[in-house]
Amino acid sequence: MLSAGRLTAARVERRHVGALGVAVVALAAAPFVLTSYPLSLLTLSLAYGLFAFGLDLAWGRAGVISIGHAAFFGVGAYGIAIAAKHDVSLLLAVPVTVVLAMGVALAVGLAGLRQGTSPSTMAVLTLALTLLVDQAARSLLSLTNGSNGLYVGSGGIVGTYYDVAAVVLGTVTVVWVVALRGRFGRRLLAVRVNEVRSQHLGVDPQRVKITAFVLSAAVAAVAGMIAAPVVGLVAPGMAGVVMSTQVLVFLAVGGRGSIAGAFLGAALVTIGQEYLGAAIGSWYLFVVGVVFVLVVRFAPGGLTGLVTARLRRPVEQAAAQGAVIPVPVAEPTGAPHPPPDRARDDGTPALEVRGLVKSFGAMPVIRGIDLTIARGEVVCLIGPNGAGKTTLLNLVAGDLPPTAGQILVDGRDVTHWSPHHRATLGLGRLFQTPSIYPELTPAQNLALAQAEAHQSVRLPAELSRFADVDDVLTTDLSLADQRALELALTIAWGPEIVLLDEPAAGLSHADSTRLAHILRSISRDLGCTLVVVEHDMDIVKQLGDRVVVLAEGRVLVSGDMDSVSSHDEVRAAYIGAV
Ligand SMILES: Nc1ncnc2c1ncn2[C@@H]1O[C@H](COP(=O)(O)OP(=O)(O)OP(=O)(O)O)[C@@H](O)[C@H]1O
Repeated sequence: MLSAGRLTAARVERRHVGALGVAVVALAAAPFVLTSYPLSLLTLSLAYGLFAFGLDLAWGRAGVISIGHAAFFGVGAYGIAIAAKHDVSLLLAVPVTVVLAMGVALAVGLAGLRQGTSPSTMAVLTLALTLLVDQAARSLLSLTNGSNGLYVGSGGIVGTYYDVAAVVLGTVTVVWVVALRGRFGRRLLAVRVNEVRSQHLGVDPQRVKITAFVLSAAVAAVAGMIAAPVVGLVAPGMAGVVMSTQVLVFLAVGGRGSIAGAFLGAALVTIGQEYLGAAIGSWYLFVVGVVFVLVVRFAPGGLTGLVTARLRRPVEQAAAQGAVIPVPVAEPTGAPHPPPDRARDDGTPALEVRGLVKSFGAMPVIRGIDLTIARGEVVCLIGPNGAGKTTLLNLVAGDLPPTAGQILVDGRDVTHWSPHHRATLGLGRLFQTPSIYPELTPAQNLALAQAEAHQSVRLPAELSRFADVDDVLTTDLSLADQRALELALTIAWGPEIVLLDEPAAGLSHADSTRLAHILRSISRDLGCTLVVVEHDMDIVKQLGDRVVVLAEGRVLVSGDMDSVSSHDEVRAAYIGAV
């Protein structure tokens, strides 16, 4: 029997297909019911809708801000106009123009979406780009005819309408089916909902965002190409900052992250401009500006967001994402993770840090740590508050760059590797505050991790239970269940080494004991190496093969619980302090 969540997903899927069918029928019928003027407005709305859909791939789906997207739209429009002027075949002009737009987007994306760059970098770069393309269109007179622009003939409104509708439907369908419903769409969703969790599951957020930006530029260029004959005159304004702002308004009003939203926003603003603009003149832009501010402030999901919030429960909205998330399975199939194989152990430590130093400004926090952790070992890191335990985990996981020293995972020097690159060696991580995918169900969380799996794992029953929980969102779970889910998706991903930061924090005694039991079974049955930062001494006693005490950024002592707790310096530095 299908679970409630999967039934909801199937229903949402049916609705999507139904909506697509209605759109196709409505588009095909339009020339028979509309006179030529509304039909030309609809044609223009479709072209602008595709432009907004292109922007949505970057802004709505990947969270990449582009405030100069008309640069790509303009490149597309000029590509067609210049080709028409010089009688260049469309078969040549179209791919060359799209590749040019994608090349420019790649250069901008590589510069603006590098790890560590702030989101505003992309805003500044794309703004500069739209100004640059606008200026180039004004200055390159022999190519673009400057401010006067280039005329592009259209073959009559009905013919143009059908051409436009066909290209729009074709482009949207190809992008939807090939990109958004596949692995790329799943990664887009994962990175948008929780970038940090995704990179610790081995997903490269920069690559995903840059790909989305390049794809969005290609779609914007295609939109520019089909807009050129509809508008008739290709002028610098088509690539300029006003056009770039307008498409942001289309999308914000219609609703990001939704195909319908992009087209609805474009249609409302375009048609509104024709009818309302005639009545109130330039005040129309003022009205649009006010609507934009109101939407951003009061309805960040735009009109489609308002409607779906009314029509769908949150879990149904999560199910709507189901198209790009593989169907979760209650009992993951495939070979179980191999148990600890000491014979395989060639003596290479699972983890090694050498002379590790980390300072924040002038303040040293990690002051030269040397630590070796064997394969399959369970090491508990303890120490007083501020000793540097979390910082050490952050350094090992790649979430912080060290000031000096070396980090080796399975014998490989990963000191300068990004978190997602380290994850490819099987390095998994849990956080003090559970890092899961909040807008999705537990089953979808688990499925996302399984889809990116480092290796196939048979989960313990206490963790595999989440594969069936698809009728609530993770935000509705108790803290204990959120922690268990974070552990479940990390283990389902198939790590070799797991870094856990205070996994028992905030849990009741019973939940902590259950957690310790699960962690022990993960170590015993799956052979994972565990590095656990923990304050709860009961957990430490139950769990640790070895206890490492940190104080003031140094290893004070390392050994079994008894020897460590009888150590004078430890008593002074830690046990006396709690
Ligand atoms: N990003 C940062 N910038 C500046 N200082 C930081 C940063 N992160 C940590 N610190 C400082 O580094 C020191 C060690 O912090 P850390 O969180 O590693 O300690 P901890 O041993 O995990 O403590 P706790 O048990 O309270 O979690 C603290 O003094 C903290 O204020």
